[in-house]
Amino acid sequence: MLGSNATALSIIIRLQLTEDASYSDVATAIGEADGDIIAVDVIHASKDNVVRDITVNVRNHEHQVRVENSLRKRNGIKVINVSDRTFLVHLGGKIEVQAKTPVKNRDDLSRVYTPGVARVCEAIHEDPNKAYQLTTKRNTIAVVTDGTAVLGLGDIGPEAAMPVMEGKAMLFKQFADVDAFPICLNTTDVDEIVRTVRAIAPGFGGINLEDIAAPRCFEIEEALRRELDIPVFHDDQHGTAVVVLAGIMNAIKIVGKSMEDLNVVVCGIGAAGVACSKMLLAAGVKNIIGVDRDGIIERGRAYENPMWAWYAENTNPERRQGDLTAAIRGADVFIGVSRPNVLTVEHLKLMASDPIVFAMANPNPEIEPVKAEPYVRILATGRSDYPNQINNILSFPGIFRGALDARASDINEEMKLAAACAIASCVREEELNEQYIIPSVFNPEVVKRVSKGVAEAAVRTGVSRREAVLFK
Ligand SMILES: NC(=O)c1ccc[n+]([C@@H]2O[C@H](COP(=O)([O-])OP(=O)(O)OC[C@H]3O[C@@H](n4cnc5c(N)ncnc54)[C@H](O)[C@@H]3O)[C@@H](O)[C@H]2O)c1
Ligand SMILES: O=C(O)C[C@H](O)C(=O)O
Ligand SMILES: [Mg+2]
Repeated sequence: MLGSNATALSIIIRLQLTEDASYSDVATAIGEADGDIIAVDVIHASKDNVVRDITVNVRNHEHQVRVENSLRKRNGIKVINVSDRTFLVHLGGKIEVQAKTPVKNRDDLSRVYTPGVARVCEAIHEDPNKAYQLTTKRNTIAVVTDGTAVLGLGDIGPEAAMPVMEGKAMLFKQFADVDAFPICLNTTDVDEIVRTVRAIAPGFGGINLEDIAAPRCFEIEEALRRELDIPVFHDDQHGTAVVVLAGIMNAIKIVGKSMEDLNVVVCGIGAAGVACSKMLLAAGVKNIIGVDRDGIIERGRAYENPMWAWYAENTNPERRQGDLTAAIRGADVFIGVSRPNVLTVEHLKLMASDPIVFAMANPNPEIEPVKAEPYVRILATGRSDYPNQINNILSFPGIFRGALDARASDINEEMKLAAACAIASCVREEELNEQYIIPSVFNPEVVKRVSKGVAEAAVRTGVSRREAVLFK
């Protein structure tokens, strides 16, 4: 099994050396800690102090700390900063805006800008639909967050959410050629978020809501879907649910079970948990038990959270009560969209034969894969360093590609179902096995099939405003 600890890290250590220390002290300190120096740069030099960047290969984070400590112990050496390659790729952010045509002279200038641009503005003023032909609207979406449920890190605020939103924008571009802008809002007020997104909507062909905590995410999405004529899609709900359904479709082929007979436990009844449950119910699953931090969502109990009230009426037909242990007894499938380390080996031992476990909390799953593996038939996580990556990255690029191609006004249930079937179909029957239930995110068929399925479903269900898409 792969593990991130096995990966060598290349770190850059910025040091300040006073006259008490020389480069050879640095080399010795790093050598004593078994670090491997790859490159040395001088950043600043004066008579009594030199600043150098030393690039060092280390085995893992613990080894990195050992190298740092060895340097810190030496007289005359001050460690100013340590960056690893992950931090380095984030320097200055991960995306930029590029012009499609150069502006080389006054003639160019008068076309792309004033006075030429004015005629284009007037044309759009006369017919606002022309924004789709004459601006970036047709290929551009906003990735909007309030930073309240960033990965499994929780409410870390809008600035800290930026790296994830930039990452989503990168993936939209690379995988589906969709231009996406990260928009991180400094408010968690439902009405203010709705007002703000409504106000910026004219420039966008779609809105991808991201990492907004439940239950506010449900209200925000519902209001925006009602009010806007462009698709609004909460990725953590539907992007995840689509990939989970695709994974379950393929997993049950391996274990020979049917949707109707599955006993499913969903852990974490937030954005992702509710959407996964709804999609599985729509696909024919009858017995789902939801568990959140206070235990099972009980049928018939009154909940203040309107989504939990809905959940209590539509799941848990056996009326189970108690904690995860009570829920998981006899379960065929565990779907984790909660927090790290909530699932134990003892829980796994209570499951039915051939357990299917999707432990999808990011960045650390509900159970460490190496612990779970001996006790499950099929294991999937949200991470890219293990087999079976169940991550919404498999769905959101293709879903928006298809929706934009169809100039859809919405992303509806049929479009999501088409996306799930398209993802599942990328693994051929003869390829299917326990370690391969879901295609790689790098499989080019995924976006192709998902976008086609989604665009066709948009036309079929009457939400497309561009039927020619079918003849592409
Ligand atoms: N792999 C993927 O594609 C993917 C997609 C979406 C979300 N996720 C992960 O799923 C998790 C939840 O995301 P979300 O957007 O639904 O967040 P959310 O904040 O809307 O929901 C999280 C839910 O988990 C519950 N929870 C917390 N601790 C728990 C515990 N010990 N036991 C049971 N429930 C507990 C919370 O009360 C909340 O209801 C995060 O870790 C996120 O990274 C993964
Ligand atoms: O960002 C991811 O990797 C998946 C998902 O959107 C999450 O919030 O965890
Ligand atoms: Mg997310």
